[in-house]
Amino acid sequence: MNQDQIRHYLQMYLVVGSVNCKASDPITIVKAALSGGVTLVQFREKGADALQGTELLRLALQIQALCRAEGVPFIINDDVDLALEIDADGVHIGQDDENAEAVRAKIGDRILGVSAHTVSEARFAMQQGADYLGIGPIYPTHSKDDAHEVQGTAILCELRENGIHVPLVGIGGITEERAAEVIKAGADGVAVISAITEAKDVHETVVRMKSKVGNTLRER
Ligand SMILES: C=C1C=NC(C(F)(F)F)=NC1=N
Ligand SMILES: [Mg+2]
Repeated sequence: MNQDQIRHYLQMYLVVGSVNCKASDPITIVKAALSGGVTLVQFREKGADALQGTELLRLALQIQALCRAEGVPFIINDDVDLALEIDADGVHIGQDDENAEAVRAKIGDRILGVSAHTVSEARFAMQQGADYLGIGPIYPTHSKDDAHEVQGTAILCELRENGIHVPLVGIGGITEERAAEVIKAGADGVAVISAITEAKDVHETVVRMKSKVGNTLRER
């Protein structure tokens, strides 16, 4: 997939799993987020009481169907086999998952996202065929219990200053108020978990955050 298409998808990127959906259920949240205009959805079912087996498969298929109906790509976190089993649009893997080259061989030209925390990890992931990099945590996050140390937006500037010009999305504690500075620092979009899944009004939060991202991208 070409880089401009990937950059478009990264603008307003929802990362969701049942564990992050406390106020409401995942389907209600994904429907509202899609109506608000999210441009990419990642199914990330991790943590203490994460779903397993057929329950996990059923939820993945339900969210995939909602995304398909809206023409929004649907990506699976970590679980490459599940992604292939349901023909998801791509996968997102971390540094502790299967290496990107091996995953690229399995998924063909589906979307491949890789987490990176340093310039060298970023360079290596791109050489291995990643379509985009997930960079963070930019701010303190409570959505991920094994998060790396908080990096601030400086990591985004550092990557761009070191010639990493591939599609980048920031993740970690990103709220509506912080979205613009993540884009100003060089990200092509924002990946968001609890600011959306725990929002009082999911639809409005996505609408507002997406317009701030879009306006800031145009000003850059
Ligand atoms: C650990 C992760 C890091 N980054 C991303 C994203 F921003 F969406 F690319 N997703 C993850 N699951
Ligand atoms: Mg992982």
